[in-house]
Amino acid sequence: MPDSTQLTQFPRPSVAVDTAVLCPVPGRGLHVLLTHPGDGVWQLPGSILRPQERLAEAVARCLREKARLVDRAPVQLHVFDQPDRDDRGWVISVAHLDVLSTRDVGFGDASSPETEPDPQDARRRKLAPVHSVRELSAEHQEIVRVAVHRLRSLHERTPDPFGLLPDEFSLRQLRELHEIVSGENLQADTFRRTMLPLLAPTGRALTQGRGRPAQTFTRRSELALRSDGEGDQGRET
Ligand SMILES: O=P(O)(O)OC[C@H]1O[C@@H](O)[C@H](O)[C@@H]1O
Repeated sequence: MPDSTQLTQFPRPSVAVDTAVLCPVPGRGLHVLLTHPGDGVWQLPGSILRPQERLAEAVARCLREKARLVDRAPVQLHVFDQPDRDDRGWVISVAHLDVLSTRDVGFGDASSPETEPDPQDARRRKLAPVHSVRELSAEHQEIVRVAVHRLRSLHERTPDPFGLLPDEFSLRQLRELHEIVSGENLQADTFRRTMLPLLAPTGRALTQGRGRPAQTFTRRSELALRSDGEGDQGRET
């Protein structure tokens, strides 16, 4: 029996962080941000913790250095602790989730919203459809799968839980966002019935194309992720 007052007697895992940055791309579905280290393969922005570094600091460092994203505060998603998940040895990964619009990621071109506009950076950063991430390691694919499951379940119960829409939006704008996230068409009446109790009408209207002006709403509920989905890791799918 090892002496538990002497931690050096216990084998030690390395701890890593990884972040699934999900991005609903209009007309093209839900995407995930991948980064490339220069040599090696596409991966989620992640890193082994540096000495004395906290998890949130490591996440912020990776997003800044590998994904060119600043001032983000991703939420913890799940701990991936399969002992053989990294070929190099015992590495536990604390995975995080963030959600951004294409503009916030910095891929703002409407004709090609998932492409990095700077050709130099395009070799280091790209958006990939969440259903086609086979270029990632199996471990990072699993992180994407759990992140997508979490995002979808949040959107079933909460209007725009990550606040991607403007403060005021029409039901149609809201449904279009939820359809990108869910990856399927949502029945308009059912969607309306589910979401209306969670919305506050502004009393104003928005002109959309040539149709009738649409009533606008704001969210009644605040961002739900921190209080929601605890323990729900998408294992049932
Ligand atoms: O890129 P470095 O810091 O070497 O390793 C970090 C990666 O090691 C993996 O287990 C983690 O999933 C993370 O992505």
